[in-house]
Amino acid sequence: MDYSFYMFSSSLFFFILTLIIIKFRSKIRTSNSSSDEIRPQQLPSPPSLPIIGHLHLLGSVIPKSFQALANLYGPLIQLRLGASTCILVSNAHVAREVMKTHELNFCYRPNFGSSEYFLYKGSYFIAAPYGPYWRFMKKLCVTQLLSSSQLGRFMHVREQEIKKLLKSLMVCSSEGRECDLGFELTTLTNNILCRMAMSTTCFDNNDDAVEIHGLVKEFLEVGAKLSIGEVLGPLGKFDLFGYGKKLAKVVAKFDRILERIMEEHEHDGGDDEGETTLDMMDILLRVYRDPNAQVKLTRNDIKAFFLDIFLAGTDTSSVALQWSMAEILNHPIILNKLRAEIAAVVGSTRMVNESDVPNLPYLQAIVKEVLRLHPTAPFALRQSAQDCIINGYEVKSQTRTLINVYAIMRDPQSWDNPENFIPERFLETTHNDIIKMSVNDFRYIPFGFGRRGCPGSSLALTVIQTTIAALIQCFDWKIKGGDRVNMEEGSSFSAGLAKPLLCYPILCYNPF
Ligand code: HEM
Repeated sequence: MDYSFYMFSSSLFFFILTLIIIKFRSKIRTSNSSSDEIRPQQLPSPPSLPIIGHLHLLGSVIPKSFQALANLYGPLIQLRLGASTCILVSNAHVAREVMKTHELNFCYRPNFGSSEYFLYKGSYFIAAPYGPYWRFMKKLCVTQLLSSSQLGRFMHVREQEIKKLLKSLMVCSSEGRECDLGFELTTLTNNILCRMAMSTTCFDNNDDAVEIHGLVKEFLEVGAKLSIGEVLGPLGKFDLFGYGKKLAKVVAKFDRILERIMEEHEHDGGDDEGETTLDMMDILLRVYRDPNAQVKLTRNDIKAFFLDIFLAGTDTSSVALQWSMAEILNHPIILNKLRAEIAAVVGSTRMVNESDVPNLPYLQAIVKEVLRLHPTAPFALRQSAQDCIINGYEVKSQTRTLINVYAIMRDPQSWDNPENFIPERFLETTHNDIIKMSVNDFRYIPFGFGRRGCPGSSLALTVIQTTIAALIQCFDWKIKGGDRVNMEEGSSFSAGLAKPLLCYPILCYNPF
């Protein structure tokens, strides 16, 4: 047999083999789609290494690394990160199955080993299992603590804080000095949340808000390092690097501040001053004292709730504001269009405010598009309670489930030009009205979905939209060190910019 005949026959063999495999696979696929419930398959998973599992496949920007894995292995895969196993959901179809079809089964959050160092063990709301305590707290959030009437009562606080931000930027402007927008915007979101939560702020001489933010930042940093213990499995329990003790110290400091603020509230009897002045602490203390409350809240429950909302609400909102400014500054046409919209609706004699936002559809579209491209909570973390079938695969009870919101909102199957910043995609072509996306549209889920969805979304959107409008109405902007903001993504928990956002604000409208 000569060589060319050998090549031909082996090629023919592989050609026939490939045809058989394709045929066989498509048969499996057809049979799966018709009998998902009967013959569940094992979840697909990339090839892994001993001990470290899939850790070597991850880069510094985790949502992006997971998106790349999903592109290769599918929208539902299993990953092993050292000793920790999870499943990864990466498209709208599978997200719907997890968050809607099997909503109650996935209404739980994973419990991380590091929680044993938490002073408020058993009190955390975000990590609480789906049960009476979580249901009670969620109802309180929706009907009182973060309700639209409570947000309305604190509108003056948000206005004052935005004005304070503008004044600080005006000082930079008059001195021709650069400002670190990240720092300024985090101060803003932290002050707003502190004042709405417990009427405390770094306004004047009160340093509580500054200290609280420092502790929350430290908590996130040390907590992230401690979560490496998850990857170490049983070894994690030994707290080899001392992060557990550090975390305990941070929470103890937070506890002392909160206990003092709580006592001040009890002493002042804020409760008696009427509904209009009640902050979140007053409302929670009222429930704490209520002998008929459905769930008896403890002092730790209250303090843990505040730690939760500072962790969930400060950096997420600030980072979304930074991405908004970065995208707007890199797109001068969009900036000019936004400024023209504000001028047309607000005029040139007063400052834009919250009540203008419903009349500013382009502003709303910009913020929507920012949260699509740069979701500041890139994963929704859930856990299953029982075995179930998702997308034809068997998912066991207690499975940690990461819904990659970042990948879902950049999925080319769902979005045209998904990597480009195009606010117009959220505007109706005829009247330029904002397109209201259905809550059941799983292509767009920056705030998660359903019972476990984000209760702070209205507050976050209000703050982001009004602040962006004020920053664009009052200032021209020059980027430090070039014409474009560096859009590299960082590795932080809230998926912020890799480099600080340094700009020169140039005053173009003085609202004072
Ligand atoms: C741009 C800002 C924000 C983004 C992108 C964001 C996003 C998210 C996401 C994706 C979740 C998980 C949802 C799920 O599992 O389905 C979540 C949960 C949560 N968020 Fe937000 N959030 C933001 C701001 C806030 C603010 C301002 C607060 C409070 C003042 C807040 C409080 C919470 C709480 C308490 C939870 C846990 C809810 C539960 O487990 O039932 N968030 N958020």
